[in-house]
Amino acid sequence: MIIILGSSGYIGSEFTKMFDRQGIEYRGISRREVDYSHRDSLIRLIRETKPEFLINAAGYTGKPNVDACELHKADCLMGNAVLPGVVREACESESLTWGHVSSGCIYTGAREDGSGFRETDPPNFSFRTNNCSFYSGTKALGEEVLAGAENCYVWRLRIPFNHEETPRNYLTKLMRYNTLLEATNSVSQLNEFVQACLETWTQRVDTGIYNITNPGKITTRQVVAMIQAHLLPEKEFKFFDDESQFMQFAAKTPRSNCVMDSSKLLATGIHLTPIEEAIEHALKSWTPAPTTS
Ligand SMILES: NC(=O)C1=CN([C@@H]2O[C@H](COP(=O)(O)OP(=O)(O)OC[C@H]3O[C@@H](n4cnc5c(N)ncnc54)[C@H](OP(=O)(O)O)[C@@H]3O)[C@@H](O)[C@H]2O)C=CC1
Ligand SMILES: Cc1cn([C@H]2C[C@H](O)[C@@H](COP(=O)(O)OP(=O)(O)O[C@H]3O[C@@H](C)C(=O)[C@@H](O)[C@H]3O)O2)c(=O)[nH]c1=O
Repeated sequence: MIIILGSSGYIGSEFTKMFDRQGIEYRGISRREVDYSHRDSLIRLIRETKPEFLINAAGYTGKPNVDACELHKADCLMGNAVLPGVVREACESESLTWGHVSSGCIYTGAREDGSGFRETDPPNFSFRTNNCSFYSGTKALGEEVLAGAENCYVWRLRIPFNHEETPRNYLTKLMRYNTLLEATNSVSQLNEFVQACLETWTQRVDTGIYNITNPGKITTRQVVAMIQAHLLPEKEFKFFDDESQFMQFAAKTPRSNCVMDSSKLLATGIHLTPIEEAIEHALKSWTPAPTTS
């Protein structure tokens, strides 16, 4: 039995859909039911439920995007930096193995040779490097809080997408934003991400940090060309001249655009589809949002 915190959210609900499909027993927990941000409540829940594994898919992301974190700093700090420490204390006290959904947003750019950041690279988009969004700063703090944690997987997700037209899906965002920022990124196919997270535990791979991004990197223009080829041949996409124009007209805080290296995960034998293939597959099986009349 698996406990999942934050099961009401975008990422948490993708975990529960996978558990439903695969007949895996779980208990999805919302703060409305059990205030898991308090250590003693969480310990009580663990003792009552006796799970074999716990997933922390809770956190504060800001809606519609990370700009909102600049206005809700207390919630953001609580959800992303304090909560992981509370979950760590509870799981360590009960000797429970668990996984935490972190983010690749703690990096910007790529390594000097152009390759992706590895799990051993220190974050370079954080409060310590003093160049980050409030969201990214809190996610990097969350990882600091988990340094040396026992029996803990830290799964780094990055700009999720899949075939479903939902507002949080990266592909939907690119189709809906008026003007786009050209950038190079590694991204995570969401269904593959949750499957890979589960497998780190079911296959008993070593605990620790894993970059769970589809192998490779892609530019916004490459994704747009694929959207035009598969879905919107008539649509003309507009681009900002540069990042300063993006900051002037569309954003309140800088974005992390970065390249990640997922070879540590791939070396365990857990599969992730190469990035272009994963995006192409999502576009070929694109499922539009239901229309409201
Ligand atoms: N979406 C994305 O693009 C990415 C997300 N992530 C990480 O994945 C995790 C989940 O994100 P996502 O599912 O998108 O977020 P959502 O906002 O969709 O869901 C998060 C859930 O966390 C719970 N929660 C617990 N504490 C807080 C708090 N202080 N503020 C707000 N919500 C809280 C809420 O559930 P309830 O109140 O029901 O308990 C909420 O539904 C986060 O840690 C995020 O940083 C990482 C990379 C990319
Ligand atoms: C606002 C905006 C963004 N973009 C680009 C910037 C970026 O490359 C991409 C997504 O930007 P958004 O602002 O929508 O998303 P953002 O909130 O930055 O997304 C991030 O959310 C958090 C939770 C994470 O952890 C990240 O991995 C990532 O998914 O779209 C545009 O091209 N035009 C726009 O008008």
